[in-house]
Amino acid sequence: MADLPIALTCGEPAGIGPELAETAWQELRTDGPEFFLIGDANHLPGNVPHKRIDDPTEVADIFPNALPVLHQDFGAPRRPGAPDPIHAKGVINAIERAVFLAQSGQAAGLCTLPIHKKALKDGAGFAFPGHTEFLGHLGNVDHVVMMLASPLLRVVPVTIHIALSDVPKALTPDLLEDTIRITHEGLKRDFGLSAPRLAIAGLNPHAGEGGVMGREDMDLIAPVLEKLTQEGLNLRGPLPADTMFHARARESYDAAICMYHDQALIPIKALDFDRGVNVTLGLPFVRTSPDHGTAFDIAGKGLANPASTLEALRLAAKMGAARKDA
Ligand SMILES: NC(=O)c1ccc[n+]([C@@H]2O[C@H](COP(=O)([O-])OP(=O)(O)OC[C@H]3O[C@@H](n4cnc5c(N)ncnc54)[C@H](O)[C@@H]3O)[C@@H](O)[C@H]2O)c1
Ligand SMILES: N[C@H](C(=O)O)[C@H](O)COP(=O)(O)O
Repeated sequence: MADLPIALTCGEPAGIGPELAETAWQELRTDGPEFFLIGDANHLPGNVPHKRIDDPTEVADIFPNALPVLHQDFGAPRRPGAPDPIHAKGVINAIERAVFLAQSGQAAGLCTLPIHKKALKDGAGFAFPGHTEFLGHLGNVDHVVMMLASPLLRVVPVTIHIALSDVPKALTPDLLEDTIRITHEGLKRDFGLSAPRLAIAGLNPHAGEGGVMGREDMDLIAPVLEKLTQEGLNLRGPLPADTMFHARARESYDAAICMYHDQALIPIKALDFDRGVNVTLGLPFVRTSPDHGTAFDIAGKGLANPASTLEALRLAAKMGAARKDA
């Protein structure tokens, strides 16, 4: 059976999503992976041929010649750089439809173009801080894990979209343990690593330096690592975060588990912004995304680099194929 196409959700219409859908199709039309956009063809800049579809089964015939579009209504035109809360329901609905298509075996998985969380909250009372948490809800999963992956580095934030001041109290042994287990399983299942090596960052400067600069490293992180190491997981830490991302250090692990959003995302976006892919681990379906946001400052100007979106589509196809064969 031929591989199923990937559902690409349009994300925030005022951002660079629509133009990325077009450039991604131009790049992939001959060699794939095949995908279809869930969005409004009227929001496309109009530089490439596109064709409306009713069903993902039509994608294979259309893809070499036109970008297939499964229509999503947004109720208003797009103004690049100016998010409109009126689009919020359409943005959310596109994600819900992609999940349905992946879960019902009509799509290999989903690749999501960036959303603007505030517009979704203002326009539709969106109660989730990002795709990751929303997809966990749609997939009926209590705990999902955000991983950003590039050929140079993989990182996982244990706490995700919360204020920095809330991190210490959100960081619990259970959360850390679950995150490590889900990451370990995800690297085996989706990245083909039979015995993943994980490096775990401390929370505090110098990983607390023996309690002189904070105690979470020794009181909370170390005991969890000890327990999981005894079970046979290959873990190292808590490590001082400032010295675990240089080139030689990165050779010693397959993924870095970090305690908060920016501890994880700054190193990967600094090292490899163009090739980073955001993957959600622990879901019953495949989800990837480019690592960047809506880039309102360049939306509609033809400046958006499609590399991360291309990597995200390729990784979704690879993960979908691996899960099909498992
Ligand atoms: N997956 C997602 O849905 C996702 C991911 C990250 C950020 N966001 C959202 O995006 C919005 C803007 O976030 P931000 O400004 O922090 O980050 P951003 O990634 O949108 O932009 C940061 C800088 O990088 C540039 N840039 C981003 N993508 C680019 C590309 N493909 N090609 C060329 N230049 C690119 C932008 O022009 C900007 O100068 C926020 O609402 C944020 O929540 C969404
Ligand atoms: N935290 C992500 C980043 O900064 O790249 C981003 O906000 C995307 O998160 P979701 O995939 O949960 O929307």
